[in-house]
Amino acid sequence: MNIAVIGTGYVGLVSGVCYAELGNHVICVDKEKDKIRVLQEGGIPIYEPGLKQLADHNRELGRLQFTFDTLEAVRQSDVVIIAVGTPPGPRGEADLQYIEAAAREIGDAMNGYKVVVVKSTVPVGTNEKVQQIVRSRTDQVFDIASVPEFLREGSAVRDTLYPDRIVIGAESPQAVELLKQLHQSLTPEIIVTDIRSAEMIKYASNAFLATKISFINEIANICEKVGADVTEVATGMGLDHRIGPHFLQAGIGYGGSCFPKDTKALIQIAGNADYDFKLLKSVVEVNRQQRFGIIDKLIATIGPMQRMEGKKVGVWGLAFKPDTDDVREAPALDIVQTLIEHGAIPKVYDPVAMDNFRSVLDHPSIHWCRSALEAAEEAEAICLLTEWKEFKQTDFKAVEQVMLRPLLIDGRNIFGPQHFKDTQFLYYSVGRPAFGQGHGAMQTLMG
Ligand SMILES: NC(=O)C1=CN([C@@H]2O[C@H](COP(=O)(O)OP(=O)(O)OC[C@H]3O[C@@H](n4cnc5c(N)ncnc54)[C@H](O)[C@@H]3O)[C@@H](O)[C@H]2O)C=CC1
Ligand SMILES: O=C(O)[C@H]1O[C@H](OP(=O)(O)OP(=O)(O)OC[C@H]2O[C@@H](n3ccc(=O)[nH]c3=O)[C@H](O)[C@@H]2O)[C@H](O)[C@@H](O)[C@@H]1O
Repeated sequence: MNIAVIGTGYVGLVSGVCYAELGNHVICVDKEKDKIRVLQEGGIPIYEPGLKQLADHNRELGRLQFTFDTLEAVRQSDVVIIAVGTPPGPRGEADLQYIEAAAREIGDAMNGYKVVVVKSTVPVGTNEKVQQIVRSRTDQVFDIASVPEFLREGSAVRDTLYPDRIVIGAESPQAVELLKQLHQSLTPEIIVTDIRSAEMIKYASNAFLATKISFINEIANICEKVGADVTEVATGMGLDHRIGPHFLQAGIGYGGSCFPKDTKALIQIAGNADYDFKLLKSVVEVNRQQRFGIIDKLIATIGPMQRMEGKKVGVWGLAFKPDTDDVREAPALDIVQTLIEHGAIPKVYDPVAMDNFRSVLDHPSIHWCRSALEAAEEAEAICLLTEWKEFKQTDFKAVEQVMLRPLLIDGRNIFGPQHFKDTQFLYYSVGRPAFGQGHGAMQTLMG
């Protein structure tokens, strides 16, 4: 099949590469000329494990091309996939300007029957808008379909090639047939539904996953107060098949380009339909607060924030999750900002997200470190904010030697007592008992 992907961001690039891997001829389009130039020269503008190898393989086979010429890409295609951004507007609603612009460009380029697929996450009714825009600019016959994307950053290639399900929202049998054919080798779980339900499946899925995270984070907060261990609680809950083990990792809350944006957008969608989505509003509020638990623990151990002036705090991990360089809505942004506001000196280190972080939050107080050990040097505490694999292999005896005070506040619950054997470390995590010398300091926090 000939496929044009409009928007070569995260989703457009990963799905374009994967559609090529399935044997299709794919042309990825983007407005950002620098991005397209990097891709044309064989580079990959995002950090995503496995993506470069797969892209190189398909480039070599001539099945994958990159251009900023929408007209030509659309003309050569049977299926046109819209994968442009839908960022939050001022009230949290999805900003559809890029979707509408893409629809206009597709309408102007139509030269025969095509299926126009919306892969971006869009509010219910948007596909119909896209249909109207395209129809207003061409007499050619076309169909519209919603095929939402469920990939996760950091495991995007695997998620795309081995999805749990494919959702196809379409009315026309011809479009359904074409899209089933396109996805049939990926999974037998292909759900065909109406367009509005497909649009809602995407938001409901993200909102539910976000709810699971905020739920377990509240359980973790209670565990801290009553002396239980949230990882044990999550294991015990997760073995119930009706609950399942996934997305029950307590920590400093969710970040990223989608959960924060999509939960707020669904609250708006509900509000526009005169429905007050109380549960989801609480999920968002719990998540907003959760990251500051790290700061509360710093205060409980080091002392009030006014005593942070001039003190060095190591920050391990800046990305919103491991295996990505994405820092959009990363809890690290608020935590580092709060440290700066209180006069502390954040010594930050992330294996891949340093440049992206610096482009969003650059401040003379921040020390940019080249290793986890360097970030620990002369620090009063280390805050672990992203569970990168390299942090899991830390030699805490070596770290203890360089710190002013051996204190670790783990925002992702990745360590246990065995990691700190023969050290003086004080260790605090989220929803688990603290341990180490003198953790009585924590009693005030735990109530
Ligand atoms: N990032 C993720 O992990 C996931 C994102 N999504 C959804 O997919 C959509 C895209 O997300 P991302 O890929 O993260 O966005 P992004 O912001 O990384 O990329 C969007 C790209 O579209 C380009 N663009 C905008 N208008 C264009 C036009 N008219 N023609 C050509 N290119 C144009 C931009 O230059 C940009 O490169 C969003 O709706 C998002 O919610 C869905 C699942 C996963
Ligand atoms: O619509 C989207 O963009 C995507 O959003 C999420 O994917 P992503 O944001 O890439 O990453 P996740 O693995 O879901 O993690 C999101 C955040 O939740 C946090 N998280 C996740 C799981 C958990 O148990 N606890 C937890 O705090 C992570 O640290 C991270 O900050 C969804 O998992 C994807 O299915 C969806 O396609």
